[in-house]
Amino acid sequence: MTTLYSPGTLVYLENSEQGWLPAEVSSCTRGAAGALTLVLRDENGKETTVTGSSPSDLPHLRNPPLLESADDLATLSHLNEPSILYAVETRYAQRKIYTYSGIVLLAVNPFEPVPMYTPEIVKAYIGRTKGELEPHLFAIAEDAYAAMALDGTGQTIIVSGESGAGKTESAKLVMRFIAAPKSPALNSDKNSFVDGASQVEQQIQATNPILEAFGNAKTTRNDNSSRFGKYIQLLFDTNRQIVGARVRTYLLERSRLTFQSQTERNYHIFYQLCAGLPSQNLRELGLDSDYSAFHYLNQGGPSTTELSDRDKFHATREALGIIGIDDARQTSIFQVLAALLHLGNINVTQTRTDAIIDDEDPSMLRAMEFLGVNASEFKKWTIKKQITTRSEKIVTTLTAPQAVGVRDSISRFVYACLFEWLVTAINESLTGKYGDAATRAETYIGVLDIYGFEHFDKNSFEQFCINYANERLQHEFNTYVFKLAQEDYVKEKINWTFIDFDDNQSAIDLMEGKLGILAILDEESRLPLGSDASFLQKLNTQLDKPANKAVYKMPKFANAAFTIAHYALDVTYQVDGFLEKNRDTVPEEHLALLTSSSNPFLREVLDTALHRVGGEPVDPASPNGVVSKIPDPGRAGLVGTGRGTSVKKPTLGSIFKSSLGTLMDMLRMTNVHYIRCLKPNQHKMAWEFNSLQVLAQLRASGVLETIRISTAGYPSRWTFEDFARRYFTLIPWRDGPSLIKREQFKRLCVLIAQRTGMDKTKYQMGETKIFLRTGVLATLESLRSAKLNAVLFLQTNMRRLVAMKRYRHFQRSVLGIQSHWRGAVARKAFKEVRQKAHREAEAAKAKKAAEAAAERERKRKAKEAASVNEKAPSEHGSPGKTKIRRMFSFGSKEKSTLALPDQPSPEPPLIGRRPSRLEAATKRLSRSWYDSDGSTSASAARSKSPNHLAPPASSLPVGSSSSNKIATPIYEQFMKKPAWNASTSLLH
Ligand SMILES: Nc1ncnc2c1ncn2[C@@H]1O[C@H](COP(=O)(O)OP(=O)(O)OP(=O)(O)O)[C@@H](O)[C@H]1O
Repeated sequence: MTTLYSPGTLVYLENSEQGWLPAEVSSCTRGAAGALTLVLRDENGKETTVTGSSPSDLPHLRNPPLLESADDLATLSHLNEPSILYAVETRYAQRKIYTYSGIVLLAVNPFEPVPMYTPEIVKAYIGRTKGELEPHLFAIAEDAYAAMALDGTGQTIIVSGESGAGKTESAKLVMRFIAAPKSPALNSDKNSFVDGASQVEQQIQATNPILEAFGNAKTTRNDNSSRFGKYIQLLFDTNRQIVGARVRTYLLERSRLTFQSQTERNYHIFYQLCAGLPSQNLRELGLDSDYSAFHYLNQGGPSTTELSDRDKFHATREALGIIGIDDARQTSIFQVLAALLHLGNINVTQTRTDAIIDDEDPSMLRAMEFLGVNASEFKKWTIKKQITTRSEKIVTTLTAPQAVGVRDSISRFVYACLFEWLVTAINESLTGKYGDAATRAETYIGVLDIYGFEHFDKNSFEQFCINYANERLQHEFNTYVFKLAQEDYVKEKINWTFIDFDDNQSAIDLMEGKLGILAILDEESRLPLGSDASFLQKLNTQLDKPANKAVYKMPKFANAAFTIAHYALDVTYQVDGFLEKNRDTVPEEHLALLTSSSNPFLREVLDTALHRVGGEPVDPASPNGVVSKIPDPGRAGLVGTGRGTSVKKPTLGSIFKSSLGTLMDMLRMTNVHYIRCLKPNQHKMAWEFNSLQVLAQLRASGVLETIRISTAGYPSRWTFEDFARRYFTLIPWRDGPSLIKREQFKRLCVLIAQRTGMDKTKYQMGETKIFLRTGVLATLESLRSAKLNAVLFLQTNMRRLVAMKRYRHFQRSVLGIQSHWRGAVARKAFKEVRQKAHREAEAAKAKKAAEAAAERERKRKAKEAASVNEKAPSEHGSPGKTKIRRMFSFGSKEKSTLALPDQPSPEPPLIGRRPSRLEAATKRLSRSWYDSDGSTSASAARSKSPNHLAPPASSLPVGSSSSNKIATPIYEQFMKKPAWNASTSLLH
């Protein structure tokens, strides 16, 4: 353990504000009893001392930097809470909102539009396997599609998370991706996702505004919060072509219809109706654009914006039209909605003991007119109650609050029925009236958008149901993850003792068991005198036993409450209102009134919701007598399916339990894919990450629980090839590359394990993979980076040495060439000057001689003339004259010889002559340069490089002042020329 915490080791320190802080071990000492004392320094330089003898007492280890922001948390070597949190946070800071955690995709809400769903990105993910590209919703959707296309197995994508985490947005994106035709063979317009929505996609999209208008509301946590769970099944035929879809909904929050807290609102549709309906229609329905006159709307906060309600109303109407609900039907829907608003305004007063409603109460009259129900009968059964005993029927009066309770329960019931009817209408549009698509469908991909685990200051029946659903989903998840892990061990034939993981079965048993909370609640709800207090008393008597010690607790400081230890955390539920909410069914007398209404639309709504045709019950699984191969994810009725109205009414809890059971059965038949949405802060601020809040969600979403399961086995598993290629550097050089070349990866893995001294209990060799226990990978990574650092150090210095040597050699050569060239140029210039001077001197000398000869001639002629004059008769035949003439002609010959100047001797031709020393040196240098560069043809290299030699002599100034200055072009070329290819590693 000391080695794990050696100085310099990176760890995490627990911090009350940020959850965890990165820190470094600055010293580690072992005490006498074996306990370690660590001094840790955090990022702010603050030192903390920690002492402990077991790993659980000591700080969590940090992963090596390479793994710290890994896109799959399952690859982290140290799988612990802070590592997971740190990885998610780091990636979010890098604007990467998606991260894999094994089979789960974590999606952190960006709270602003991100360019991650563009047509290019959609195209990129089509046909790619998970892990090929960055983590993304589309990768999960494509994975599900590929698995379904392969063997026709049904697929389910479960999208969960707390309110406002982004479930609905994610589910919509996933469905859009799946609804797009993928295979060109199936659809010639393979880009239809990108270029425009397909018809089925349009229909599916049309369901969103409808379900959102009737099932979503503004809450403190989300302005558009879905108040129900939904499962949308996209149906495919044998060609894997989408033929339709089916929607199932779960547990609509009914209480919202009659009560909202000040910061929240009722369902959007009521505000849309008041804002969007023309004033004439509003008058006809007794409504007003100022909805504050209605009790069901004025308890909550203001609308987000009037304009958006009006706009959305038009979108809702348009969508209703797309799914086949014409204007007349739409008017009927609005009439029922108006009736509910008027119901809420019925004035119930109180005499000393009894409730009173005025016969002429305008709200009651209007509501009954729209509902087609007799007003006096309605009034009677709102302020009175009939109890049927074995022998007689007793009618008693109700108090005003009780009468208001009855009034509100009728409103909630009618609204829930209307919602159910809408879902049926949507399904008819998506599958065809007679369930055409459902019969043709061979397989499916379902998307479950379900509320995440909830834990508030005050938790009631709704939270109990939601957390019960999450407990069951978590159980399925654990089983699936664990099963997958174990299947891999079996497939790879490693030694593995199957362990029974301590899962959440006991919490589930506590909630749904024969003598569990739901059973006791139902029993109490059916008793005429049952109350919340008696329910709690029974709970404590029956459940507060040693067998349930771990999951059921009686809180010390709350009287009317009980605590359940959920897999995520302990939640205390206030029993106040449990019975009323669980019963939430209308009195039988009211049910009879409603089902015999004179309003045919209302009768149809109720028949649909109660799964009856013309008052007779039908099988909810195949309401049209249609039998589909596709399993139905739950279609439980709102009330029983018995004959007439005298049926035993199931409670809300039992309805929920039964639909959840059907859903779980279906999930077990499918391949499940998980998307866990995380809300990074409560203020809906873009890119703000609150570590503590995310940590709580990671715990609640079961991500950390999965990690606990994983760490029980071999969380890291690598194929032999991947492992060998990454870690072969840890063994002597002679073995690694040769075994890789021969593809003996398994042998290489064994060698790596032996030579690095891996503890034999910490790894196992499978058939194709090596399985590693938690922490092993981190050790290998640190060994690898130490070795790589040493190699890099050597490489750096070697490269430096070689580069320096070559540079100096080159510098010397360049200087030599330059000085030689300068000398040659100077000599040539000097020679020319000298030759010119010589020629001038010769010319002057010749000129002087010619002048002298001319003078002599002149003088001779003068002399001759003088002597002729003296001896005129003897001019011819005189022997003296002949001699003189001969002498003269000799003199002219001499003169012509002297007049020819000296010619400079021409340079010998270069070809065929031996090169000078200078030329030879230049040639040598250039050859050495290109040879050292690795070029095989010096001449080719020369022709490529215009500056391979010093500039021509003519361009060099004679006597250049810097004789030791390297000619710039060559120097630059040298400097530009990479002496070594930087990417070339000595390792490879
Ligand atoms: N991928 C995303 N990109 C941009 N914004 C998003 C994304 N996902 C969610 N959001 C934002 O977060 C808000 C809440 O998302 P959404 O309604 O999907 O939450 P939810 O988990 O379904 O909540 P609830 O359970 O209350 O219905 C959206 O209105 C949207 O503004």
